[in-house]
Amino acid sequence: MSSSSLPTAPAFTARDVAVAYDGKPVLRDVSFEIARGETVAVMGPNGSGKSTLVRALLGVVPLSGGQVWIGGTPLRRFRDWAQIGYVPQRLSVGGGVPATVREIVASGRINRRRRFRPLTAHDRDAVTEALTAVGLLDRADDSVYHLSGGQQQRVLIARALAGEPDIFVMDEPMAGVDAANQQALARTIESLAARGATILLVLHELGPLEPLIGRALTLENGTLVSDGAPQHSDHGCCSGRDHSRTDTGRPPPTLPYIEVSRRA
Ligand SMILES: Nc1ncnc2c1ncn2[C@@H]1O[C@H](COP(=O)(O)OP(=O)(O)OP(=O)(O)O)[C@@H](O)[C@H]1O
Repeated sequence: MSSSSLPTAPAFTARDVAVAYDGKPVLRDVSFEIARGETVAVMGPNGSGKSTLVRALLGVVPLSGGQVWIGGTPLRRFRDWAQIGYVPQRLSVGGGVPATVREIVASGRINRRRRFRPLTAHDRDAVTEALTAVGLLDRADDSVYHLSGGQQQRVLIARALAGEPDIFVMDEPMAGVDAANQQALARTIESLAARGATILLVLHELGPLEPLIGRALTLENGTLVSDGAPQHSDHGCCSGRDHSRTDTGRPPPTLPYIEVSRRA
């Protein structure tokens, strides 16, 4: 366990967290703890502040109020980023610089490696294992720009896996991923949970992750309106609250197959 976190401290503690963009509040008075080893979903309607919350927990956006601790260390003093695997909502490989799938995934090792040293055998094994887990080993040498949106999403997940972190923060990891690969990713996430990882996921619906999610933090208009078991509809499907993108009153069993091109 790293020197900058306490083994028994919660993975995340948020107390009265507030965030404002350009002076406009988007999160208010959000407080919760996530214990080590928990798997927790952040749910809520579009624009309710889900991504902002996970970004605030990682210091990607500044707090306008309140405090965050990671593993018991105040966020401003937290340095052990190798502990954390962050899967953002979309890939940004600055400026259209050509990068292969393998290079992007290997960048997930950056906090584990000694500076300016070549990849070790263990680094290479971790990258191969991560690519295998997301089913992209055969695309390892392709440019990420030649992948579909859903495949790029899987590259981001592989990058986080390659870093072998204890804590995963995934912002809509299933978005744009086809149903078969959602099932495969759900199995990967399940095995991470089984080996004791802490997993915080922004989700629009539980879909194939339903059996894994015992707790959902539900946001509405930037405030935490519920923290507990995800709500089950009469149809047996699960969601946080009324955040479905469908107009049928209940979410579909899996996300639709949307291959949104993110090519440069
Ligand atoms: N960088 C930004 N600058 C200004 N406003 C922002 C920025 N990012 C998000 N917002 C606004 O903050 C609010 C919360 O956005 P956020 O992306 O956190 O919501 P969300 O619940 O994750 O939404 P979605 O489900 O659509 O991804 C929205 O009103 C959004 O327009």
